[in-house]
Amino acid sequence: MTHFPHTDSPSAELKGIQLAYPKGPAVLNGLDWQLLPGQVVGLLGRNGAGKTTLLETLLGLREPDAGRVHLLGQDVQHLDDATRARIGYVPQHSDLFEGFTPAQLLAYFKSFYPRWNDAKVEGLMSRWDIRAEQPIRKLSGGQKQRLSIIRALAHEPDLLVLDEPVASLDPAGRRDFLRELVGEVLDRGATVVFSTHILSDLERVAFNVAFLTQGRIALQAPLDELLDQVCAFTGSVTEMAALMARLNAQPLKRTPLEAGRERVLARLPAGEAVPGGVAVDPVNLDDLFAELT
Ligand SMILES: Nc1ncnc2c1ncn2[C@@H]1O[C@H](COP(=O)(O)OP(=O)(O)OP(=O)(O)O)[C@@H](O)[C@H]1O
Repeated sequence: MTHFPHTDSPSAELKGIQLAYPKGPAVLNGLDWQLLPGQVVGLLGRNGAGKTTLLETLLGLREPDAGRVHLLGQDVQHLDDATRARIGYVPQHSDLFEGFTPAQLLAYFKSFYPRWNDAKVEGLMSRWDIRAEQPIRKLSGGQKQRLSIIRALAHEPDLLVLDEPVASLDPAGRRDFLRELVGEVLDRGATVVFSTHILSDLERVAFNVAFLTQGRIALQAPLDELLDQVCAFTGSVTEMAALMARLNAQPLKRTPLEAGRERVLARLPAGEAVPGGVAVDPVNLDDLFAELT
């Protein structure tokens, strides 16, 4: 896979985001987040962690109580039309017009965008088996979701935000969808962020994963790096403190055990191996999700 240099300015930058719903606790609590050109980021978090709230805040659809959001270098509340056209969004619940046919819907959206890739639309419509002239209300849930994705890919956004895009897709549909997302990044160095619960999908591609917990992004890194670098150590609290210092490791989660012992999930510096004689458990993505969200 081609890696784009991550030196460009961020496609999305959130700083100090604070957001609570009326009478509710903070959903986003001092959250900082950066998405760079050329990144495909899977946003992970438990039900109710605030993924939808975060993606809506990123897009300027919700105003935070504090903090600021910049998209493609502009304040999200003051995006000009040209910048707005560079952003694509697939919401969790389809906003398609049920009375339209796919052809009518796509023609309608095409009129808003300076860029529109007809060949891509035609290719995806035929590959994903969506008939252009059938009323949208007669499509299945998965077909509607595919149409929503086609609509968002058609104008070739530089920043594409998808909220649970694969929820009603079958495994073949999910594979195809992921291939398209990666294609977007490889072809154009776009930024793609999507929330998901389906961890196995993330393991297919060298995605970045971001863990949302307690109102913040607890960790974001390329998944393959995390799987190489994160391990679980068990020992007495003093042994663990000494070990973390010796390995220059970053503790991510400490779980107290009986008799003054603890389990520490920690990230080792790149290229650092665990010395012989130290008891260590490797972790997989399921473990990371369970421990970090
Ligand atoms: N419009 C709203 N008014 C009040 N509370 C809300 C509203 N929308 C969401 N919440 C609350 O905010 C929290 C975060 O919800 P959100 O939908 O952002 O989470 P999520 O991570 O997307 O969840 P899921 O994985 O279940 O889709 C939840 O506790 C939810 O009940």
